[in-house]
Amino acid sequence: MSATRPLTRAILALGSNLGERRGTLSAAVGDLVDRPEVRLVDVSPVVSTTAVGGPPGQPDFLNMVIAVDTSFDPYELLAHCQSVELAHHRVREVRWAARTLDVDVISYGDVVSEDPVLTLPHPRAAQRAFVLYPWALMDPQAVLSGHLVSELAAAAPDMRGIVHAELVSLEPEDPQG
Ligand SMILES: Nc1ncnc2c1ncn2[C@@H]1O[C@H](COP(=O)(O)OP(=O)(O)OP(=O)(O)O)[C@@H](O)[C@H]1O
Ligand SMILES: Nc1nc2c(c(=O)[nH]1)N=C(CO)CN2
Repeated sequence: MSATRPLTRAILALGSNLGERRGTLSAAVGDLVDRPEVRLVDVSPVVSTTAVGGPPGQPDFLNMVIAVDTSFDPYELLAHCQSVELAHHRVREVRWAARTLDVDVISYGDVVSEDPVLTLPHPRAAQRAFVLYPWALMDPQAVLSGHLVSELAAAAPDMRGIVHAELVSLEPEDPQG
């Protein structure tokens, strides 16, 4: 009965670079918090980011993070995130290939784990401006593994590929990306 467990603060990162990206992100946030075990605490701005890794020539991503308080344990939270990815037609084929939706668990309280099924904090988050920058906009005091998230963002190699939130067009998107 996970609904009776104490709540733990978790950070989830969302990304989309296929289809109607903005609509996918907002529907996914709704799906992620549409459970009694998950309460939405905070939402970052949406940022446009150059794809990091994967096949060349991918469309840009829209990325954002949310903070939730959850009574799920870490593995239940991962399974929930993966079910939301599946609901948005995510298909895992090529590593880091374009995707309609990616949801990663960035941190779960202060839990540290090397388990490859769920590594906490997320093993690549501290180098990813596409995670760190929207997180720092949402919470300028946020800390990851003892470092200020805003400082990690400034040092991240992909910081140059990020367009500030206000500059992301508010026009409806062409779903071809
Ligand atoms: N913190 C984490 N958040 C999400 N998945 C994780 C985490 N740690 C380990 N994993 C594992 O990574 C596997 C691959 O995840 P996924 O397909 O989302 O990777 P990716 O988004 O392509 O790349 P990356 O892991 O670099 O973000 C998942 O099946 C999951 O078990
Ligand atoms: N800009 C950007 N690049 C990525 C992203 C992402 O969300 N945004 N996700 C990846 C795998 O999780 C790999 N590369």
